[in-house]
Order: sequence, then C-alpha cells, then structure tokens
Amino acid sequence: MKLESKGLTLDLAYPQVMGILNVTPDSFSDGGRFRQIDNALRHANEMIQAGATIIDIGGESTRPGAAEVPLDEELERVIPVAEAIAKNFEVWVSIDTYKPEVMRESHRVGVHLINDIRALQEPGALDAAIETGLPVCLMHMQGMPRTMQHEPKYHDVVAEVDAFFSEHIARCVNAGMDKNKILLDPGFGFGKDLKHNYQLLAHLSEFHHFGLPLLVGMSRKAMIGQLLNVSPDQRVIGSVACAIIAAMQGAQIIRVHDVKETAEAMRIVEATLSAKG
Ligand SMILES: Nc1nc2[nH]c(SCC(=O)O)nc2c(=O)[nH]1
Repeated sequence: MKLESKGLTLDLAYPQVMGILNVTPDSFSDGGRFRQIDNALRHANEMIQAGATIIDIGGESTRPGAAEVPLDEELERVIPVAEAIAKNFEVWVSIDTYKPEVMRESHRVGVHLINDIRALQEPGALDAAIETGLPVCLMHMQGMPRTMQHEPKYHDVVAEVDAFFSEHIARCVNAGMDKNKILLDPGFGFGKDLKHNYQLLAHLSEFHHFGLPLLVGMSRKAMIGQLLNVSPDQRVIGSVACAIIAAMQGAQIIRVHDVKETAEAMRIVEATLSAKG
C-alpha cells in the first residue's frame, strides 16, 4: 500500500513514524517551546534525522479541556512553520487542524496531508479537503475536546468506531473524494476511558477491512499515564510499547513525540513481520 502527495510517496508496507510538532503555547509535552520557526525547524530536523517520515504540525492543543484557538491565531502559528519545513526538507508535512481555511492555506504552502481530529465535520471542511486533493486522516472522537472525557460511554467501542468509519468514508466518497485518499484513526484518548482505549488497541487489526491506512496516536497519552502513574515526559517506554502493539497489527502510521525510540522499535517490528513471510 502506498500513499502519494505532491510528488512524495509513502511506502505503507512498513510502519511510518509521524513526528509531532506542537506550535501551541500550552502543548502538554513540548511545553510550548517550539513556537518560533527556528526552533520548529530544529525540532523537525531532529525528528527527520531520527527517522520520522512525516511531521505533524498542530496549532491548537486538543488536550481534554483545552480551549479553541481563533482562526487567525492558528494560521499565524502553523502556516509559517509548515511552509518553512516543506521548503527545507524532503519530508511529508501534515497539518493537524479541523478548520477549512487552515487546510486550504496549508495546501497552498506545500502541506501533503490533512490530519483532522473532527473527521471533516466542521462546516466547509469536507469541501476544502476535496478542493485541495490532499490525503486526509479521519479520526474518531466522541464529543468535543473540552468535554469529551466527561464519562465517555459506548455499548461496544470497537463496533461504534467501525460504524463511524463506514459513515464518514461514505460521506466523503459521496461528496467526491477519492476513497484512496482516506486514512483512518480510532482517536485514542478522544472521548474514551482507559478500558475503551485498550479495547481499541487490542482489536486494532479489525479496522483493516476498509483497505485503508490506519494512523494511531497514543504517544504520552493518559492511557499510558493512568497505568504507569508517571508524568508525560516519563511515558516513552509505554508509548513505544503501544506503538509496537499497533504496528504488529499492521498500523501503517504511528504518531509520536519520541521519534528515535519509536523508529528503532519499528525496525524490530519490520524484521519480525517480514520474517512471518
Ligand atoms: N490523527 C491524530 N491526530 C491527533 N492529534 C492529537 S493531539 C493530542 C495528543 O497528541 O495527545 N492526537 C491525535 C491522534 O491520536 N490522532
């Protein structure tokens, strides 16, 4: 399975590491220090050297309870950084946004992938994504970041996320999007409690029936912190464990903060999966 965008190809036969670049003042793991372009470029370069093949740029923190960021503030944060990375490195650049104007402007400055935690449900987002022609990651979320962790409830979280994927793939394809431009993400931590997150991880391989790339993001999240009782910067081993479990089930893109550790683990996964024949 391969993904193409703007002359770049991503070989999804092997798990690809997506490095997280938060350009938010309140991002819980980067401490908001990567707001300046030079810091962002330095961090992006470190992640690329460590094995990231995608850099995911986010201008709005989506931690549970986080406030929304006005459009002009988000544009000011992410567009200069996206443009600089796309210009300076031969790497996939993805934009973590749900705003249609940010999607369009990101495309204009060279972004390769749209990563939308709201699965193109904001007004105008689906049209904007189709207009850009970019691949899009549709992520499942129950509720909204501000309130999503207030007692999330499911009858069967795996079945409900699967139904969500079916519904939104159909919505996108019916609107004119090429199905092969869609990626799927169960949205770990987005309206899920500890049990829900591990049910999704345990059954992750079941989502391959759509024939679309699976993207997962568990890095430093509460599903690790609640088990190990450690702060976000002490969750590297837990994050790598989650990445291995997902990649061994065929997840194609792993979104992480700790690129070097994850990339090394993915080489072990690749050696093991290819030895399966
Ligand atoms: N596709 C995708 N995008 C994301 N953006 C964030 S922001 C919160 C954090 O990094 O803790 N999480 C995810 C995720 O899980 N999947």
